[in-house]
Amino acid sequence: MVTAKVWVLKKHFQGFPKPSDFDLKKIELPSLQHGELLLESVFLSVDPYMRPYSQRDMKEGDVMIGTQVARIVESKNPAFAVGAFVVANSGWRSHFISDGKGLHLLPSSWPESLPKSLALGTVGMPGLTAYFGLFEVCKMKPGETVLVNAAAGAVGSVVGQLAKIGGCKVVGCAGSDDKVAYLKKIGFDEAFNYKTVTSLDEALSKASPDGYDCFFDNVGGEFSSIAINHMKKHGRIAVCGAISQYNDSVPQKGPYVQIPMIFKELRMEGFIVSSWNNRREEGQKALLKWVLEGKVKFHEQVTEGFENMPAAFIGMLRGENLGKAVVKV
Ligand SMILES: NC(=O)C1=CN([C@@H]2O[C@H](COP(=O)(O)OP(=O)(O)OC[C@H]3O[C@@H](n4cnc5c(N)ncnc54)[C@H](OP(=O)(O)O)[C@@H]3O)[C@@H](O)[C@H]2O)C=CC1
Ligand SMILES: CCCCC/C=C\CC(=O)/C=C/C=C/C=C/[C@@H](O)CCCC(=O)O
Repeated sequence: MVTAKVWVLKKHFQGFPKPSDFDLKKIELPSLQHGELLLESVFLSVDPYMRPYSQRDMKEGDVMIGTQVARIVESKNPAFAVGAFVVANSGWRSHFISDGKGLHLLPSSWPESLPKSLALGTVGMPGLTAYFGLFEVCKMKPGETVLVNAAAGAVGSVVGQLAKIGGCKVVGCAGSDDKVAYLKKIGFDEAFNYKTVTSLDEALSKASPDGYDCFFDNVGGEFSSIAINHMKKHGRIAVCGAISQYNDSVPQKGPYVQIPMIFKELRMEGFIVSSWNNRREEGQKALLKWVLEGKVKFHEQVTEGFENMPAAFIGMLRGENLGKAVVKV
């Protein structure tokens, strides 16, 4: 008999999530039926979407949503061998039983030297978000100027590096001087701390006096309202996330986008990475290749211990992560 630890949503978040909104429980797992496998989480992901999606999709008492890299410890399913690693979407659980549906085996070409946690970050969902958002939504072209916010995070750090690979000038902003230094180190042409600049308008003009062709928006809110005025004619905005708004109890008011969109003939498109699930393999293969060639660098903010899942999640929402926030069990 295996006892799984799980984190449940005790109380729907009101404003910023608090440790007391979560409860750690124990569940006895039954023995395996034919076709099933037992897995143990090795790394778990904490992601911004958990905040708005919990509100929309979960009820109090549900196990927190989320993905993990997990090791198969027992298998009664011939398609999955004991010892193999998969990416699963099984929520905040230390152990779980699966029938194999929806599990993604780590690519067979995954090198021993590479942390398996990258399958939750640069070579996983966030990296794929950068890949499809930049190439398919922004339709970035060589020679263009790309702006990205939350640039030192899981998605943003990949966006900037892919834009450099694609022959663009890249401007990023982030919420600390250490993050800004990191952006310069990984090849961003310009970077600034949006929390300390005296004027966002001036910082955006200074970083690219001619404006921006592409804006990969992870943040929304005030930053985006200002950035839209810095777009070039026929610019493209990929609306990827709106983390500045996820914890709002009262929706923010405009400014509204219509006037700059008309004057500059902009295209603005929201997207969800799972729309490209049918091209997941292509994206992962490209990202893995660039990582192995050293063209895409990565950093991970690793929190130790399953018991620290809520702290890691809250820390990520507060901006305490450089690169991808993960929990190592
Ligand atoms: N559309 C899609 O399919 C997907 C969308 N996303 C979205 O992409 C965005 C980035 O996700 P991800 O890379 O995983 O997360 P990150 O690794 O970037 O972590 C979140 C970061 O957001 C920044 N942040 C937090 N609050 C604010 C705020 N009020 N204003 C500005 N920045 C803030 C912090 O960085 P800082 O120190 O710079 O403030 C923090 O580190 C999110 O909005 C997420 O929802 C992610 C995956 C898929
Ligand atoms: C309800 C309001 C929504 C507002 C926008 C919120 C968030 C955008 C965002 O961050 C979306 C992220 C989507 C992630 C999807 C992940 C799953 O498909 C799990 C993927 C598992 C994997 O294959 O790695």
